[in-house]
Amino acid sequence: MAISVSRTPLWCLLQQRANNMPSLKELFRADPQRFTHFSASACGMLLDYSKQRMDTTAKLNLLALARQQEVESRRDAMLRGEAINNTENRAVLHTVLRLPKGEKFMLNGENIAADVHSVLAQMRSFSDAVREGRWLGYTGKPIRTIINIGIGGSDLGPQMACIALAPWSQKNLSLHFVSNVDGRHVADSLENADPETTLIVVASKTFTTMETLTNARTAREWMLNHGCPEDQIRQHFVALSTNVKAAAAFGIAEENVFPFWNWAGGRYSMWSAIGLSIALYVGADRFEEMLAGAHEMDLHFAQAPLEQNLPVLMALIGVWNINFLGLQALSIAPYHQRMTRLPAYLQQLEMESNGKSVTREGQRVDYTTSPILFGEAGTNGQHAYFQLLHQGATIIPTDFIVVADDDAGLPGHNQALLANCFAQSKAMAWGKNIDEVRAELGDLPEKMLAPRVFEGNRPTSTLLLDSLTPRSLGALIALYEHKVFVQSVIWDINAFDQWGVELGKSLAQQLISLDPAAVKEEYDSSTKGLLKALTKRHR
Ligand SMILES: O=P(O)(O)OC[C@H]1O[C@](O)(CO)[C@@H](O)[C@@H]1O
Repeated sequence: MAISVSRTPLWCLLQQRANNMPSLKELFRADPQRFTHFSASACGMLLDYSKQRMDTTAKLNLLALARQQEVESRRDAMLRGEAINNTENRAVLHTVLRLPKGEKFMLNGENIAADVHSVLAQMRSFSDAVREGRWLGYTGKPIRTIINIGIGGSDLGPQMACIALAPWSQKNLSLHFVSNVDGRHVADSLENADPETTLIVVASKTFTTMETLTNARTAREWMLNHGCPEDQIRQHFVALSTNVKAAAAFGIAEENVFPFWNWAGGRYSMWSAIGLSIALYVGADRFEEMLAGAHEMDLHFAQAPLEQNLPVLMALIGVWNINFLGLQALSIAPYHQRMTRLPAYLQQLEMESNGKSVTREGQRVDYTTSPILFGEAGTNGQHAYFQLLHQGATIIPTDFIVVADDDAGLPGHNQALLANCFAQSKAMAWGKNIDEVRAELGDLPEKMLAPRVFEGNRPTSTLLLDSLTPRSLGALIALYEHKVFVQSVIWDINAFDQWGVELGKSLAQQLISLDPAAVKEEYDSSTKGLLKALTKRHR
């Protein structure tokens, strides 16, 4: 039985250090150059982690922990294409999806980088045809509406990226994302769409996902009911999948299937054919710029020394907060309106990847793993959940993500946005003590002063991007992907399977009839009671 990382001397040393960690005020007082010592830059972004409650000793020991857990060799194994997804015996090669044209990558005797570029060429030719009005619907009109039907990794990535990159979008194309099996979702999107000019993109790695297939069937019926002849469905439906056979069986013409491969995990797949909606919306050039930005981060991750390696540093900060300071959650606050879906995207990336409780050898972990991640674009979050971040009894670290460039160009807005962002991390770090409150308000009774006190000492990081472009977005997402991987190595878990979603899926299949007559005796009384109550209401 492998020894748990939490039983290693280094882990104990880190715990001792955390127990005696000075406050942020003391840390800044002790090191006037703290910003310089606790910040790093790469790929057009700066990471300021000086407001994390970490000193140099802790940082050095965390780096030693990364080495002890063999982060470098495990990273290299992933990048080499070893089957590190051990429960599915698969390689994990989303990095190959962003290799520049002409580079080779051999897996099982095949140059898979060439396959990647051949699908990219297929995506380019199709997206160009749609964008240039050459791809025609069943009445000969060009496509004007694109509906991406997918869920999880087949929805969140393209959706997040299309919102972020909207300035590059083609203005005569509207784009919708349908994910929920709730019929209201697909109905709302179809209601305003014109079948003659609508393209349905069915995105599903497995092509077996109940939500996606149910929505795709409804969309197909809608198209046929509006007069699209069967043999013209090919002009309105394309599929993005590793399961080309199932897509064809669904009725999607084989030449309309954009394939990808099992070595690209669902939540790591927006760089593959799953990114078709991005290419349709902003163009193949922009999509490829996004891949280039991610590739730049891949090179940084592969080559930079651990002490300056942004994904490694961010992973270690997370491990420090979660495992040693006992701070279990992470709030993501992008100060950029177009990054509004980033928190949802990262929620899947982090929580589906590292929401695990057994090691790669199948032993129950005796430490905490993935953060509970949530967030909202700033400044909206400030007027919602930030109250708890400032004064709640639970301390929640925050990643602030902020962009220097002002592409909106409206007087006063960007200044106010950036000032708010910097003010929040300042308030969280330094707080406001009772003497300061008293100096402001006078000698009021304690019960009036105490609610106005901010304890401070709440850890945050700030990621400052030069600008939000396809390239920088690619780099930012790759940064978080690698961060998640490094954490999984430290926690000794497999970040690339997701067995936790399977049980609910199969139970839903068992209950699908919702028929109380089909209720099995062994069902619990709550499930039986709910089914009966539902039947009464349906009558
Ligand atoms: O692309 P598919 O196969 O439809 O799966 C959708 C999503 O379902 C999951 O398998 C489980 O939620 C995700 O990992 C994936 O992104």
